[in-house]
Amino acid sequence: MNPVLIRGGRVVDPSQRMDAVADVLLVDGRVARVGQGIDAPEGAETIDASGLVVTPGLVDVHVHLREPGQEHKETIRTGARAAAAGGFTTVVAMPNTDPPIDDPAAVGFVLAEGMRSGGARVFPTGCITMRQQGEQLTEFGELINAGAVAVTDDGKPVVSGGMLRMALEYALTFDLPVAVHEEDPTLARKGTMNEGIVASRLGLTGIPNAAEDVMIARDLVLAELTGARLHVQHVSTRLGVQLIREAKARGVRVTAEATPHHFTLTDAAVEAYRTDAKMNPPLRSEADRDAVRQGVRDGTLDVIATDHAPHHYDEKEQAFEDAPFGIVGLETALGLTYTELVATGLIDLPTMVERMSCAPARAMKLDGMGSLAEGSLADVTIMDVRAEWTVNPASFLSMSRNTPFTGRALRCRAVRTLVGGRTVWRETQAG
Ligand SMILES: NC(=O)N[C@@H](CC(=O)O)C(=O)O
Ligand SMILES: [Zn+2]
Ligand SMILES: [Zn+2]
Repeated sequence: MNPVLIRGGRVVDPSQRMDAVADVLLVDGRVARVGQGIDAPEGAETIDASGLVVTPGLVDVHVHLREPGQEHKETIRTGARAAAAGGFTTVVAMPNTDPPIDDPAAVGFVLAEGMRSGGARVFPTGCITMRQQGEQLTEFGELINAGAVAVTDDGKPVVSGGMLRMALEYALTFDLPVAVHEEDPTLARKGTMNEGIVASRLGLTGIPNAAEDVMIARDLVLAELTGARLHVQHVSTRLGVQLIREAKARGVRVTAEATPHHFTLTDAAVEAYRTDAKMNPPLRSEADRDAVRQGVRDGTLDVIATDHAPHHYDEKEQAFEDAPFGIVGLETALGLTYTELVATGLIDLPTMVERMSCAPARAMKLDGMGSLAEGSLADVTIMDVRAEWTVNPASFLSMSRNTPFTGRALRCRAVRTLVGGRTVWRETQAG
């Protein structure tokens, strides 16, 4: 593979506290040098990045790739390519497939398919409990040896506190992150949207904030008790953010996600029974949305993750109560984050890169990712922060189109994505 020289871009790399116009030289799949006026080595491909922003490749630690079992929604290949189109060089795949990823062979399958995808790198996770049934722990050591970077029962909570305590203690022996979907099913009942005035008007059963809050509180206590690494997924509530903030202040080892939809929308988006605004946890109140934004700003929510949850058109066409939870996110996350948080002045560009690349790589202990320091993997996102575009699901590389952001005007998009020094996505003139 020829060396690649990315010339004259604004290099934003919070891992080195760097924000300056510079060149980036990639050799043999690694970052060889970052600096001013680097000469192109023999045979190098040169990319003109003047006027563009060059960052360590974006990392999404929460995506659903649906393979095996639901390949009509997404495959590992299409998901990894959609990720690359969204500027992501690495994604972490959730194990709630059919069957769930709960043994080393299944983990190995996801890893191998990811390597063949020609898109973003794909790192598997394994279930916390066999078949995600909450009764028997999986073999964490074997899952790790097969390539799992974390364990999670995402899609479902770990209902038993005793079971999660055991999982955390077991995970601690490997320093393995345990990612949790926070929902008390006895409080969420059969709810389909946020509990509140919109749900009352629509006649839909609500999911109260408390369903999430009590589980976040419980799991922070258990993380403190065990000393294990807890990763709280898709935080949507005001109190949830506050509990995590306080736990971090006490020194609990916790990382936490904010999704673009939870910091952008409220449950008002569900009006008219729009199933493309149905997800779990649900869109909540303005106070909750604002708290999620503040959490991203102050780093309580250190990771922005999409929870990319593709579903087929026919399934989302059902009555609101029957439609599945979840929306796609890989191809809108960068634009939404820039438009909602950076363009509004809430956070600056380096903080965006920190939350979308450096921090997620650290949370999942992804070596060589989330940084352009010399010797890091040559995973690079080149973005045009001035680009103005409109969300058009028909142009998604994802197999699914279930997004509440259709027609939304956004700023900033990835124009080129490199993984290991190889261009895996490039915006064409026509696109
Ligand atoms: N977020 C969702 O609404 N849906 C996810 C499951 C999950 O992340 O809990 C899915 O797998 O479809
Ligand atoms: Zn979840
Ligand atoms: Zn999820």
